[in-house]
Amino acid sequence: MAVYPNKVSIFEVGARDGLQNEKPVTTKDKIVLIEDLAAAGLTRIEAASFVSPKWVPQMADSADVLAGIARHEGVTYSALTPNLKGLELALDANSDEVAIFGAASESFSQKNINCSIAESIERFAPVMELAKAKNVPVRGYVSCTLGCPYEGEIAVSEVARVSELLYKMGCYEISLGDTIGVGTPHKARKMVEAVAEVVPIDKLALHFHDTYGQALANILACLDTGVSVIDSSVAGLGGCPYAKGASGNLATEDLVYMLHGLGIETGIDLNKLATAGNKISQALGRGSGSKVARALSE
Ligand SMILES: CC(C)(COP(=O)([O-])OP(=O)([O-])OC[C@H]1O[C@@H](n2cnc3c(N)ncnc32)[C@H](O)[C@@H]1OP(=O)([O-])[O-])[C@@H](O)C(=O)NCCC(=O)NCCSC(=O)C[C@@](C)(O)CC(=O)[O-]
Repeated sequence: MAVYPNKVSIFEVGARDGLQNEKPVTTKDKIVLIEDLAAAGLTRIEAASFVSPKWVPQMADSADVLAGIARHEGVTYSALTPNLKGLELALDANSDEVAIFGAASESFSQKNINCSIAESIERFAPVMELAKAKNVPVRGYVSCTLGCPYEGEIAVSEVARVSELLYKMGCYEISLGDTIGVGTPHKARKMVEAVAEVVPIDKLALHFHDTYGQALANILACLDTGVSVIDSSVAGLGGCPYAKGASGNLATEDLVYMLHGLGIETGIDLNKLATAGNKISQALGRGSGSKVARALSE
């Protein structure tokens, strides 16, 4: 019988990973969403992204979003920072923590951040240095851990190599992204086990998109490896602008429903969460991408 953790920490990415790939919503809509998420019990909220506004216009108001939210005690508000410029903007905006993002695929790295994997590591070095000097924790993302939109299969050894590099640079946690949601349970588990040989399992997070409807199954397949941090996106918002066809992350509501059903604590109020997801979906002019939220609304 599988042994699952008693508690899972959910890292909510809807306001960033989600909204970066939806039609634009107002800054006010984003602020309301982030405050609703905190009120629902989320304590780790990715709220902003300091990337080029030419590349991702949906995130251009990130500083205003961070300035506009009423910060809840005990909640960490984080931001993506691909380079030193991004980190400086994130520090000015009082991000509690930041994230660098690399890839296990050369082609995806080029398309997403306009440089090779090796160049990205060079670019991240001064980010790590300044963040350390300012005492700001840095999370590391690795994209394409279960497949790449340009290269197809990605070797797990490459996923492990890039994860280890980011971890050794000082990232406190490595989030393993199935960017285009192509993974299946055994493959996902093998990938996590391979990375866990070089990065401690309690420093890993799962970040699975739900394009092929496999995200919950993949998470369940990995949950007894010792991993206990999972990224998800309220209402299943989003996708990835540099991965055609990628749908959003797994919906947080669906994840919470499964975890609670397994007797795993999350600290999240599912009804409040679903309400938050329904509200932002309305602002987007569509229904929630969460099956659980839809079922609860009936
Ligand atoms: C990384 C760069 C900036 C390189 O882009 P570049 O063109 O190579 O950079 P550059 O240094 O030559 O600068 C070009 C212009 O961008 C500006 N610039 C430069 N840096 C910044 C910054 N930080 N903030 C604001 N502006 C910036 C810079 O000032 C300049 O402005 P210009 O002189 O042309 O007016 C670009 O490729 C970029 O912004 N990419 C963003 C890609 C992105 O956001 N992708 C989505 C997030 S990753 C993701 O979703 C996956 C993840 C994390 O969720 C995990 C998963 O699911 O796999």
